[in-house]
Amino acid sequence: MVYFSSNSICSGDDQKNGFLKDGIDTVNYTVLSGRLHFLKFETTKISECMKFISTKRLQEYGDKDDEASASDKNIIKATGGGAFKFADLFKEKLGIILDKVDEMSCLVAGANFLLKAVHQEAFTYLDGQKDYVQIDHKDLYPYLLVNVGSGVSMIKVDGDNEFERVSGTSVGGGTFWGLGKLLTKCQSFDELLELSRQGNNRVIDMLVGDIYGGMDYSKIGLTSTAIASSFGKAVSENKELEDYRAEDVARSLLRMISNNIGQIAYLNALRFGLKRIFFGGFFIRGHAYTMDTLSVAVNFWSKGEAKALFLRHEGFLGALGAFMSYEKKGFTDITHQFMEQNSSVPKSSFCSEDGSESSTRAHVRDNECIECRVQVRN
Ligand SMILES: Nc1ncnc2c1ncn2[C@@H]1O[C@H](COP(=O)(O)OP(=O)(O)O)[C@@H](O)[C@H]1O
Ligand SMILES: CC(C)(COP(=O)(O)O)[C@@H](O)C(=O)NCCC(=O)O
Repeated sequence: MVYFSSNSICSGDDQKNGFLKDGIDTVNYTVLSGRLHFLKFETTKISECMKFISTKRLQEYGDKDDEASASDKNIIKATGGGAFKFADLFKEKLGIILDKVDEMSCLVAGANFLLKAVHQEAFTYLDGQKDYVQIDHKDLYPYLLVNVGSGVSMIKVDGDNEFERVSGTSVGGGTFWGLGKLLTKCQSFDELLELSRQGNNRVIDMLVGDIYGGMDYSKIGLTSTAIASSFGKAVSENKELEDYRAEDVARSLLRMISNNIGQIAYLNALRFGLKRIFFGGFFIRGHAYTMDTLSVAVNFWSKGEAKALFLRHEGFLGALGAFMSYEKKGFTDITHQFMEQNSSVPKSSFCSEDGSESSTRAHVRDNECIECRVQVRN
């Protein structure tokens, strides 16, 4: 969920700054300064999401449809499968109409916005080293956006609204969570992630060295510690699932799925000559091992030609893109002005709900927000 809360209003007449794209020289506007909030709710806990909306009375600040009946007045933009699955629930419980916006369009709009407007959004992560990457707006396109949610979409992005979903795979975040649950009896994703942090994939994965007597297979560029076969050791060892540590299973599973995604992403980047691959989606969660595995996979297969990059607001691309799609209701100015306004801001400060500044960490904490200013044409 993404929502904006304004904390002050200042107005002014701006005659000539050519700020608005539609070419009107003179424009009177109101600038709202406030915060863009980012919150996540698991699908299984959609009731908590609705309770939050109701408590904050956010449904009263959606778009209004004057022609609609009283109960249908509040229109909230929504994207992804949930916009279809929960449409009736939101209408019945909160009187909200979910205005469905295409998921791929939202992912791209959200990624483009963050990469242009937010300071220290993108970063590389390899061998435990996180380095923020400054994106030159003039050199942003083209890139490959890999969104790892339940499944994986791979989108070639050529411009603000120019993109093509070029590939995908059903081996994604839901695979890690689903298989992880079955194999380790974990009851939450965070528990599974914590397990994977502590595990050793070499207990279960068959390594090149296990096959080549501890030697590298250097002729084809494989070291002895490279994985030859994920979960391959379980074939020859006379052990049952219970004989393996859940941590090691979780680690091997995470490695296998992340490696696979990294390799398919690289192959699509190669196919279109793309040098930058931005990974989004909540599967990543800023998890060091996941990011390192994706980075190693892209680096290894591209021989250093392509680069894996990550986003601080990785899981909010779709929701942010939906937020920005209020254009049909005359909110284009807010979005574009916000983008231009914000892009001129050297740095967006990240704040927690109580307004305290937070350091820019690798992953957005729940309800972390971005101080921002948006401009509304009166
Ligand atoms: N707290 C969590 N609960 C469940 N899944 C989570 C959680 N945090 C991260 N994940 C991972 O994120 C995936 C869903 O990612 P998300 O970007 O929300 O995609 P979707 O569009 O499919 O909802 C899950 O399949 C799981 O791998
Ligand atoms: C269908 C989806 C776009 C839905 O997005 P999600 O909710 O997984 O983020 C995604 O799950 C996906 O692209 N799955 C892979 C389909 C394929 O094999 O290309």
